[in-house]
Amino acid sequence: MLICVSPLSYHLTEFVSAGCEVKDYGNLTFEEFPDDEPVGRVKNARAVGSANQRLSEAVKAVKKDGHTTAMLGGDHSLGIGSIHGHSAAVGKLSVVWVDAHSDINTPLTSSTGNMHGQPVSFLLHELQSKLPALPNFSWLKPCLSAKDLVYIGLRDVDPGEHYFLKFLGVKVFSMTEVDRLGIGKVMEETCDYLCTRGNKPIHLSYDVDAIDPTVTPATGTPVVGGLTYRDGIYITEQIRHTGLLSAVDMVEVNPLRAQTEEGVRSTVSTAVDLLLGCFGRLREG
Ligand SMILES: N[C@](CCCC[B-](O)(O)O)(CCN1CCCCC1)C(=O)O
Ligand SMILES: [Mn+2]
Ligand SMILES: [Mn+2]
Ligand SMILES: [Mn+2]
Repeated sequence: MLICVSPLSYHLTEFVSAGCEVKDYGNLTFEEFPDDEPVGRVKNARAVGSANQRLSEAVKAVKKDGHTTAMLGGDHSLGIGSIHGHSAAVGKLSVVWVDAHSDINTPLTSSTGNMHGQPVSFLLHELQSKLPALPNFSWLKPCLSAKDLVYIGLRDVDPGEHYFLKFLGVKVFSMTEVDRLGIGKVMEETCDYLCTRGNKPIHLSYDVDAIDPTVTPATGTPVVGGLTYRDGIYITEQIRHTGLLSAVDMVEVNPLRAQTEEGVRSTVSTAVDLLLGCFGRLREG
């Protein structure tokens, strides 16, 4: 199911030829907020809150149809509505957040005010007391426990985020752990951990900037020292293999941020390949 307009949605045929039963629920239209003045330091709060409420309703409806949902973005702030709607349909879930960044700033710890660096804080039960009221966010209720969250690929974490990750005991495989253990062991430990947490439905929220920017340069906040293409694909194959994958976000693809056409091509094709790995394409054939 495709919700958010993205260059990726022009690659639907690749999913069909890979044997996926694809149902395109079309593009959501979002209300415009021309005077969306910052609230404190938070930028575009009204637009992000309103869009994510629409997204949450759409994801809940599609999950009720029994589909695995795929959100193609677009900004990682869509994780708010995507995960909220998923949880509204299936109840408790686990989240595997693959990203160079932990996106767990609150409006009070964010130094940029950009909401793509904050989605996780809005979803966690444990951080509710840290969130100020924002316009168009009154619909949002926390739906994720910190112990049901696993990060892979972190390498650019802000001080406030680092405090939350440590204080809440969130499971983190940063690029240091990827280098030390290798992606095979990281995924083994990730799946074992999710098993100890009761094998809940998995929401995979995949930020293409987790992959090294030599492979996915067309993205908003590239950070050197990322996952190889192969590591990135292996993650999707192993999550698929659990049989628990219930929703996937593929986000932060932004053709406007690449310097060359080849950079756009490489980023989009990598994102498509990651999604195909989520939906069963195997490199062995
Ligand atoms: N943590 C950042 C980046 C968020 C990236 C969002 B994602 O993962 O969806 O792409 C960066 C803050 N950073 C602080 C130091 C100066 C540079 C920016 C933020 O803006 O909060
Ligand atoms: Mn973004
Ligand atoms: Mn992100
Ligand atoms: Mn990121």
